[in-house]
Amino acid sequence: MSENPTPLLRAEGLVKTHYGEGAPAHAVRGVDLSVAHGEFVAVTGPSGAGKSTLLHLLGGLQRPDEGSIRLDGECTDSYSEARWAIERRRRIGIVFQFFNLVSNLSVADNVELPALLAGVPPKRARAERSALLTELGLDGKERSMPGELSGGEQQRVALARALVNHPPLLLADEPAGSLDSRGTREVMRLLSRFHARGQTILLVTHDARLASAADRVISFFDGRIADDAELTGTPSRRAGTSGVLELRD
Ligand SMILES: Nc1ncnc2c1ncn2[C@@H]1O[C@H](COP(=O)(O)OP(=O)(O)OP(=O)(O)O)[C@@H](O)[C@H]1O
Repeated sequence: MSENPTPLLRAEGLVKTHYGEGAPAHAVRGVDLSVAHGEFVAVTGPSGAGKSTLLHLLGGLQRPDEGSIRLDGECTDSYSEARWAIERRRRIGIVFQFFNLVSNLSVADNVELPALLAGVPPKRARAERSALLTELGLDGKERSMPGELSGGEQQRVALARALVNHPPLLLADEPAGSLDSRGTREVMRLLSRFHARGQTILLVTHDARLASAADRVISFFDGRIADDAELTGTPSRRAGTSGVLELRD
């Protein structure tokens, strides 16, 4: 873990209620949370607990009704939508359960897009894309369209896209939620590998076995943090001898 004493992410008093057709859903009911540079934090809990809403708040995809969020010490309360979009390009990579790739862009273009939007010169964007796709085992897929890839491959493209600008923070919302066990193992192994190199990760998952890849697990229940525990031992030991095994390389 980094020695930088300022948390990379600090949320205080977050509250979010969704107003839909039926009764209001009190998704996040008062959350205080700090994530240090270099931490791998899993937020786990049952369906409907409010995990995705929390992740959306932390990434500026939704606005809290109450509370505030600091990114590396900087208060985001007055950020406009446009400013959040810029910050997400530079400082927060996000991967989702259903990849959210641009279906009519090639793999290469999907990965380069956030770099180009962030003003990275095309030559450097190409080099970053190429290095990441190699790292993620996707050499030879540059010209493929997302629909031509397996779910696991699409999620690796989404991971490359999320990391192309070297954001300090990676948010992952059920990144293995639509993958088979092989794809799940791949994605979790990659998250662990990037974390080992210093990537700060906040992973939302309902799967306690996947959460065991993290070094800290927050149990979320009914919009609140019910437990917040540092894990000890190696992730593969914690995962036991069945299920998602040997998450680390
Ligand atoms: N856009 C929305 N409009 C209305 N209600 C919503 C909206 N998004 C979430 N909710 C409700 O807020 C609550 C928390 O949902 P959320 O998706 O954050 O939980 P979750 O823990 O991520 O669940 P899951 O594991 O099933 O994805 C649920 O009751 C959900 O139905």
